[in-house]
Amino acid sequence: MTTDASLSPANLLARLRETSPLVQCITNYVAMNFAANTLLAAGASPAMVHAPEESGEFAALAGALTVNIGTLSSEWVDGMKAAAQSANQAQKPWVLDPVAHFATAFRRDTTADLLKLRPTIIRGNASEIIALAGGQSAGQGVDSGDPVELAEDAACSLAQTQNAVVAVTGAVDFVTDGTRSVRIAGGSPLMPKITAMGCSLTALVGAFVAIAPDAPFEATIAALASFAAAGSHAAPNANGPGTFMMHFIDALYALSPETLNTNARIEILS
Ligand SMILES: Nc1ncnc2c1ncn2[C@@H]1O[C@H](COP(=O)(O)OP(=O)(O)O)[C@@H](O)[C@H]1O
Ligand SMILES: Cc1ncsc1CCOP(=O)(O)O
Ligand SMILES: [Mg+2]
Repeated sequence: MTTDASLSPANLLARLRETSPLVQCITNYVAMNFAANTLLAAGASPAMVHAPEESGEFAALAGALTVNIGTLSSEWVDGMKAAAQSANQAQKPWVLDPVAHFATAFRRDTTADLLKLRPTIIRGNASEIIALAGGQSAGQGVDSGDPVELAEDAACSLAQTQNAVVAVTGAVDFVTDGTRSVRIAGGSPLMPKITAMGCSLTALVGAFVAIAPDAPFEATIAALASFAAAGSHAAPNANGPGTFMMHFIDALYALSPETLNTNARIEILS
């Protein structure tokens, strides 16, 4: 991991709050509201813009783009491709969330096409990352059937073949750029009990990489560490998944760079 203090999670969070980056999110119907509220709570400015008539034009304006394939249709796929192409042309970073990409031919083909457009960062759960690297995963739908440890080698090989940062999330997250890698602990077992937690995290990765486009590895770590800290703070106040959702948004809003600095549980592996 870098020793550049300006790229620490705390400094990146402070910069995010100062600059409130505009983040274009092409995400699924399930996630749209929670992802937008997540970005607002963290201090970024979300815009859910997916129509092919405007997604490319918008991607050139936004600080970063995130693409999530959770609820696909042909029209949305056109919007995703136009946006990713435009982000590349404008040299804006973009993040891919390959939700259940292994489940159907439509998802597999779309994901293969999107990978050709060279995402800066790929964020998925363990089953998604194992399958993306060509392995056999236990996943069936949008939820992971595998532990993160089983996906770490897959993440490293995917990062190298795709020349991208890869984040695998779960009980302890793993982030690699193919050379450097870290684990991030924290959060709460209630997090996978709330739909769109992962999709919203992908949106937040977009916000961090918008303010640090030359440091996608550090930006990804900052986003995951922020989620872990907010999840840890929210859990003691929650009675179950419903109240956790509410407390999680409040905890993300209240998270200070100082608290993130003290609470981040980042293990540098290489
Ligand atoms: N058992 C767990 N304990 C703590 N945090 C978790 C746990 N499972 C998932 N998370 C957190 O929930 C968020 C979403 O991750 P995940 O559930 O893997 O994504 P997805 O919703 O795409 O399957 C991440 O911040 C991750 O660290
Ligand atoms: C339930 C569901 N169905 C299609 S997309 C989606 C949301 C998945 O959200 P996440 O990947 O964050 O759990
Ligand atoms: Mg997911």
